[in-house]
Amino acid sequence: TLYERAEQLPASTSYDFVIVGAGAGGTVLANRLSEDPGTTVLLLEAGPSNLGVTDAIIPMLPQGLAVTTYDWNYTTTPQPGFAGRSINYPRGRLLGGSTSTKSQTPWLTLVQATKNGTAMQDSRNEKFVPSADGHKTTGQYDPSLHSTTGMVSISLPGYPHPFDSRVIETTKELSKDWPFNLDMNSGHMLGIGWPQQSIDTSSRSSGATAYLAPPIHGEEEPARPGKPAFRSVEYTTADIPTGGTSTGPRTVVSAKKEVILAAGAIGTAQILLLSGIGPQKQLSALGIKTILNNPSVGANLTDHPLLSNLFYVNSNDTFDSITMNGTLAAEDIAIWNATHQGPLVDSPLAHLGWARVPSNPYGPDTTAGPTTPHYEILFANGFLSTTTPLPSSGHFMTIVTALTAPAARGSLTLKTSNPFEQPNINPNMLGTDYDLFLMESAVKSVQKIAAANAWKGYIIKPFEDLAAATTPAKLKAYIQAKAATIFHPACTAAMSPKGASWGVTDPDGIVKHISGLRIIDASILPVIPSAHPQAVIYFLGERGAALVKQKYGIN
Ligand SMILES: Cc1cc2nc3c(=O)[nH]c(=O)nc-3n(C[C@H](O)[C@H](O)[C@H](O)COP(=O)(O)OP(=O)(O)OC[C@H]3O[C@@H](n4cnc5c(N)ncnc54)[C@H](O)[C@@H]3O)c2cc1C
Repeated sequence: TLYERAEQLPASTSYDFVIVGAGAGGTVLANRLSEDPGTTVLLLEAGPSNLGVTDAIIPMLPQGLAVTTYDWNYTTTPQPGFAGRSINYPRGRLLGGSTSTKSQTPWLTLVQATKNGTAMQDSRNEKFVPSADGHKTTGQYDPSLHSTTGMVSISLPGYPHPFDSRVIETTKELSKDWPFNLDMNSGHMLGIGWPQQSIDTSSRSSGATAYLAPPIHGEEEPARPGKPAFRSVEYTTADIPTGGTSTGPRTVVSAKKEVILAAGAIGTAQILLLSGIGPQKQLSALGIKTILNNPSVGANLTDHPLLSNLFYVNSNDTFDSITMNGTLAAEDIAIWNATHQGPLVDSPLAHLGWARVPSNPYGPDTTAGPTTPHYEILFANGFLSTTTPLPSSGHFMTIVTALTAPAARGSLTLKTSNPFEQPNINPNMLGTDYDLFLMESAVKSVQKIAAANAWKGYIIKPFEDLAAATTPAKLKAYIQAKAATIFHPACTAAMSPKGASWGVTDPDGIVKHISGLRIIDASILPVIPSAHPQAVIYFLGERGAALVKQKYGIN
């Protein structure tokens, strides 16, 4: 049942589980734990419902949800690796969390974690469905690696385009560096292949559409002696501007079994710190009483830096026509509404590829092994950037480069004890020479791709900033001036082995030295995945739900 105002909630203020945050982790948990009709679950989400939010439904729209009421509108601290720039740091603030949001960046590629070359597709999570145009997908993925019975719909692009054949041609011409990869979810990620996207044939598939679509429908765990117990959550429904304070009514709800935090890498760390779980020095300085002194909370923030490499092209068949022309965009929306076909059925992302640097002069390798990448590239048939303003006319292509195994670690700390104030978010982007070296290598590889015969007669010239990157110093300046984020913050409440003196949770997500509190979201990843993290968090949700059910004997 969906309640949009606190007054609508039934009188009971006690539930078996109170889950905070309805993103990738929280939606899975809420769904799985409420499968048992005898278990009561309250899922608290700060943002509004996803229902009817067009930008959360249509895969490609000119306007994204970034910097809207559906976004937390965070900003980072000045980033030394970005020449001192602060950047926008979008995070979804609606049912589905960041799985429901979209900006003008590649969207929701489901690249799944693999181990020892064995694909780890989860039949509870993945549901492969036909593409929007129903085309034959032989040779575009390996169906034997995929499930068709799970919750999140995944499909291949459904609006083929001549641009695609140039990408495939590139894999033949540059087969040593960029071989064709039939299925990057096979355990061997390297190479270029077709994107598998969380799109339900022609509409987005999010945590909300997949796990909350059906209506959401014991014994109390005793507090362990000597451990502080966290059993209640306080919330307000007042609409509070960032940095404001709430004078509105506050409600306290309690969990008979567990409070489960799933507020994401930013939200969860902030809630822990505000609740007195974190570095004592930081908390005392802000007048917050320390319940558990744990310096690992907020440490280790990790993200994937991204750079949009732009080119002028000799074509008028790019998605720039939609992004620059409101009339055409309206026509395409009408086509999508009427037929669920047309250019809006896909994300802006045409293909993606993964690669390693052959060697690096900066010490230990940061990847999981020889089949995992240092960086990725994403092909887009149009102008795609969060740091360079969209020109008013012209046609473009973008080859995005993003680091998948950065060495830099950042931090999240509180500015004040006001829960409605943004925290200090420092992902420390490109904060090491090694990371800068990886990005430089990625851009050089893009320059090689752009010079290949496959793009002859199509690419006219690189866009101004990239064109100016002609010396090592200018390349560095270009990267530092234009890089941003691919929106994958993680690791702010990292798990560690049971009994370890560092880390925030045990491997089952239970917060160390605290009773009744568990975390299931991107914050508990010990290391950022060398992939897009959405699928990993869904799996974490499935695994977390199974562990909770096992512990309490829930069906
Ligand atoms: C613009 C954008 C594009 C992305 N593209 C991709 C992609 O292409 N592929 C991919 O794999 N991943 C992508 N990601 C990343 C992916 O969405 C996240 O890694 C994933 O959703 C993280 O799951 P989570 O459960 O940790 O957090 P989230 O999904 O962010 O969910 C956290 C939820 O908690 C809520 N919340 C936070 N604080 C509070 C509070 N105090 N009280 C109540 N509720 C709270 C938030 O509103 C949100 O709904 C993208 C992210 C963004 C923002």
